[in-house]
This record gives sequence, structure tokens and C-alpha cells, in this order.
Amino acid sequence: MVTAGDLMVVRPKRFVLPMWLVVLGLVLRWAARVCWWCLRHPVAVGLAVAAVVLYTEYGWPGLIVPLVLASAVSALWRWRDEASWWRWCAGPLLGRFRQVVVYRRAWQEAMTLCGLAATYDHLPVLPQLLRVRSDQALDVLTVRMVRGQTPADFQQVTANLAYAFGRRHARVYSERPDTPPTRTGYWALLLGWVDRLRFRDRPTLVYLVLVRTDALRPVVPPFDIPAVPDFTALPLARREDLGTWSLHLLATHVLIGGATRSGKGSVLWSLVRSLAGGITSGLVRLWVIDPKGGMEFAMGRPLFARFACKSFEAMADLLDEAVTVMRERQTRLAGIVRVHTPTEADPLVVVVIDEMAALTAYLQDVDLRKRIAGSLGLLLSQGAGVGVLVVAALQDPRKEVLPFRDLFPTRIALGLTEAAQVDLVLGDGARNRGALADQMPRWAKGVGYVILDGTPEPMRVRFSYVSDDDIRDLAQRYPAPADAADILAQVGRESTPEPARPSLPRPRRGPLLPDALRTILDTDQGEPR
Ligand SMILES: Nc1ncnc2c1ncn2[C@@H]1O[C@H](COP(=O)(O)OP(=O)(O)OP(=O)(O)O)[C@@H](O)[C@H]1O
Repeated sequence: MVTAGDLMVVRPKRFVLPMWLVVLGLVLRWAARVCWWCLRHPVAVGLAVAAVVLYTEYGWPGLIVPLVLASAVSALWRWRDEASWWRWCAGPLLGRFRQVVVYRRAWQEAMTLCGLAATYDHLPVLPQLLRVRSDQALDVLTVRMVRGQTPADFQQVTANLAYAFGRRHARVYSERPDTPPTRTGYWALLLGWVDRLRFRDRPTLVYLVLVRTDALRPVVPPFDIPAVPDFTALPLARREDLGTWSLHLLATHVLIGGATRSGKGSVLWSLVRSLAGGITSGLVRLWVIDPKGGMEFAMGRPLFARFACKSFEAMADLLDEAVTVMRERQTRLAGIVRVHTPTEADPLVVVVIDEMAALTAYLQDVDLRKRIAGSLGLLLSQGAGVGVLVVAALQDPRKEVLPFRDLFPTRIALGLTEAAQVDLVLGDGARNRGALADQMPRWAKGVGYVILDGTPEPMRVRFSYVSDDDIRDLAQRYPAPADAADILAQVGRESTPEPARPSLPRPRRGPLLPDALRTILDTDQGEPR
């Protein structure tokens, strides 16, 4: 039995610090923190020191005069060159201000409630907000992820993050959302090295873009018509950062998915408008199929080299002829170039189809439907390289409606009716990465998501609105040449003959024969063969 005398209480010896040492330690700790903060914020410290010096030397005028001067210079700068003012002055200042006042204050709560905080060794670990950069419309937050997180973790809660910071739209990028500038001139080499450092791959970071002011709310007026269209950059839409989104049309097919009345017409007409200069010069020919009886395109008839809107037979013929042009070019260009370059003699042929499902799914004549499907399949799989392109609009992107959806390399999603349709148009995972095309508000006609080359994250844009008057004006100023429809006359032109190939020496096969025996065999009764 254990008695009270058997128990022994062992207490560790307590080490009591003198009070002056505790106070000294705290003071030193705070002093170190202040010094560290000053080192990290040299601009703020410099300004504060300058303000104190000016105030002690000159009193209030010493503060007010520099402030007024700085404001005047800033206003002048903004008036002369607003872009550079935002880039070098207002953007960094506003970003810094919003970092401290908006994002840092809500950071811990937002990260925890959006499920991005982790626990390690019984301690909470949060993603780290490194920097905020603002421009007229966006805040770009550079965030260091917690070890073990990936950008996909942020992309899954994109909408939650937007609303956590009181915004409607956000986008998460795994790489810097801006592209490195093109440097020219004396300092180009040096600046190129700096850019390389700035834009180096940093897998520990993720970029959260929050839309502060929705630049896509106002209707976008039509863009200027380039005299010679640049097929690699046709200006069609406004981006969230107020930049212009341009379509790379060369060697690609474009699919536009959007519910009824979502603004597919504005995408197609913005494209036609950007090509108008080339239509008149003969650099590009538009072959248009409008199965809605011409409701969308009949107004622009003079712009089109070929137009079919009433008979499905005529639409099938048009597609067959496009295949014939493609075949002729393949024969002519094989072995010479890999990608066709449009010229006036050999123009780019763009087959524009409004409501493609009318040809592939809803057409009741089975034979005609099969014929159309065959031609479309050929054009989509082989036409891009030889400059016979398809641009098609569609309301319902399901596989049953459009079997060759995957043959369109470039896709645009306008407002859609179901969440699943977003991935059908833009590709798997696009909705998770922020393409909320099924949640378009009613005002967002012509607003859509596009996927840029080389980046998996979708971008939100608004296409320019081309009114009926603009279309009439376009048709009057940029009609297709009179002989535009006769491109098939070229088909008869002689194709390049097969290049002569020198015959290669045949390798010896079979058992090796002695030279003397081979000479006998190679001669016929003593005469060489
Ligand atoms: N970019 C735009 N900006 C502002 N309004 C637009 C834009 N595009 C279209 N709209 C408006 O939205 C409405 C529907 O446009 P549109 O007819 O182009 O849609 P749609 O998707 O082609 O429709 P449908 O499927 O019936 O052909 C029109 O009233 C038009 O004025």
C-alpha cells in the first residue's frame, strides 16, 4: 500500500529574471523590429524623415508646398501619358495602399474561411501576401503558397476569394499574368536581363487577380479597321485590364459557344469587321453560311464571296467546294511550305457558320447531314494549314450536337445555360479555373471567356458591338471584289509536279557473293546488262 510518506513532489527550480532585464529585452526586441521595418520600407521612411525635416525648418508651408507641387506634376503626367502614370506612379501607390488597408486586414480571415490555411506543428500556416499591384481596373496580388499547396487549390476557390474581398470577379494565375515587354533601343540588352529575372519561373507563387472596377460593363465600340489585317492579331474585344484582346486566326479554327441572345453575332461581326480591309483587297474571302435564313448575315452580303442562307443543298455545296479548294492547295503546296501564307493570288478562305447545329444535328435529311458532316470533318482536320478556316457559332455544345468539337483549336465561351457546358466549350477544368460563363448577368451581352495561347487560365473579355448601321456602312465601304466568288477557277491550275528524287544506291542484301561470281551474274553472256 502506498502511504503519504512514499510520495515525493519534485518541483523544477524556477529561474527568476530581474525586472530591468525583462524590460531591456522587450525594448531591444521592439527596436530590432522597428529597424527591420525601416529597412524594408525605405521609401516610407525617407518620406517621413523629409516631412519632419521640412516641418521643423519651414513649418506648415514646408509640407504644403511640396504636396501641391507633387500633385501638379502628377496631374500633368496623367494628362500627358496616362498609361505610364498608372504604371509607375498611381499603380504602385494604390497597390501599396490597398495592400495595407484592404487586403492585409482581411487576409487571415479570408484565407482561413476559403480553406487555404493549413496547420503545421499545431500552428496555423497561411499563404503569404507578398505584393499588390493595381491598375485602373485590377488588383494583382502576388501570394506565396503554403508548402504543399498548388495553384489548383486557389483556382478551386476563385469565386470565394473574390467575394471574400468584396469583389465579383477574380482569376488565379499560376504564372505572372502580364507578358514581358518587348525591349528596343540602347538599354534593350540590360533591360532584357532584368526582365528575365522578373519573369523567371517561380513555382512557389500564385497570382490572384481581383477585378476592382469592371471595365466590361460599358458597351465596347467597334475597333478601327486595319487597312491590312494582321491575321495573327485581329482586334476583337476589350480585356478586363482595359487592353485589347486580339484573335490569332492564322492556321486555326474558331468555335463560339453561347446561349441564345448571348451575343454570338457580335463576335462574328467583330471578326468580319477586323478582316474588312483584306476583303476588299482580296487577301481574304468570306464564305458565309447562315442557316437562320439570312437573319444574321444577309445585311452584309456585299462583303461575302459566297453566301448560302436558304437551301441546305447550297450550304452542303459550299462546304464541298471549300474541301475542293483545300485539296487543290494541298496538292500545290505539298513539299513547298507547311503553313499557307495568304496573298491576293491565294487568299485566306474563312468559312463562317452561324448556328452550326442546324447543319450537324437538326437537319432532317440524313444523306445531306452526312455529306455536310463529311466535308466539315475534312475541313476541320486538314484545312487550317492550307488557309481554309472554319469559324462557327453554336448554342448547344454537347457531343451529340457537334461531334467534332475537339477539332476547333480556338474556342470562345459566351454566356451559357449550364455549368457543364463551360468545360465542353473551353476544355476540361476551365470552369474551375474561373470561366464562370454560366453565371453571366443579364447585361453581359457579348461578354465571354477565351483561353490565351500558352496559358491555361481563361480570360474574360467583351466583344465590340457592331450595330446594324455599322454593318451597312461596312458593306458599303468594303465590298468583296467582283470576281471573289470564282476562287474555284484556281482549282484547275496545274499542280506542282512531284519533285525528281535521285535514286539512292541499293544496299546489298542476301548472302555475300565473291566479286568474280557477281561479275558473271551481272553480265548476260559476257555483255553487261
Ligand atoms: N457586344 C455586345 N455589346 C452589347 N450588346 C450586345 C453585344 N452583342 C450583342 N448585344 C445585344 O444582345 C442581343 C443579342 O445579340 P445577338 O443577336 O448577337 O445574340 P446571338 O447569340 O447571336 O443570338 P441568337 O442565338 O438568337 O443568334 C442583341 O439585342 C444585341 O443588341
